[in-house]
Amino acid sequence: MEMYYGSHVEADAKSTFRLFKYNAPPSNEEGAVGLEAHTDIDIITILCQNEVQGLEIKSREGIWSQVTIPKGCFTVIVGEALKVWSNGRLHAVKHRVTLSRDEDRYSLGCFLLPKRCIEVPREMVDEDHPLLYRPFTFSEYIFFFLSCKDADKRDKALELYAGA
Ligand SMILES: O=C(O)CCC(=O)C(=O)O
Ligand SMILES: [Fe+2]
Repeated sequence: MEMYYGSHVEADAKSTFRLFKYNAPPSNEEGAVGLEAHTDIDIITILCQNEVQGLEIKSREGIWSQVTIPKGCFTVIVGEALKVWSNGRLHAVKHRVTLSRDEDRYSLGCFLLPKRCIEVPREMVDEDHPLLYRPFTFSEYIFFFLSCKDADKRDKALELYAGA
């Protein structure tokens, strides 16, 4: 993958930052959902947060577990674009934020997005890993993804849109 870094990331990706503030839930709403379950559609997301935990990830078996992020550490999340580049080897984990402390939660996210076309590199395709995705323009996929109002459809958006 290293040989693609210059052409795919340095020359053809852009990053955006977003600061989130999650208001502390009322005391009778322990476990309130702060951010609905989703997968990130970018290449990679890097998150840092204050000391209020809340990020949860879903296992392939469907079990949610809280991630405890040590103070001063970053969280790195694989997005769907990187899943495509790895031809499905890397998993874009489903995650969400729940709130259970009487303290506001802050997180800062850096999202790395492809600018143009994404295509599985030929080195990622072999007998054991048949091609999973056709080449597609990332901005057009975003439109499709956003048009999926139904949560089930949104979960399968990548496969529906770009599945080979
Ligand atoms: O606030 C967080 O820790 C998670 C944010 C997130 O998952 C996202 O913006 O995609
Ligand atoms: Fe996310």
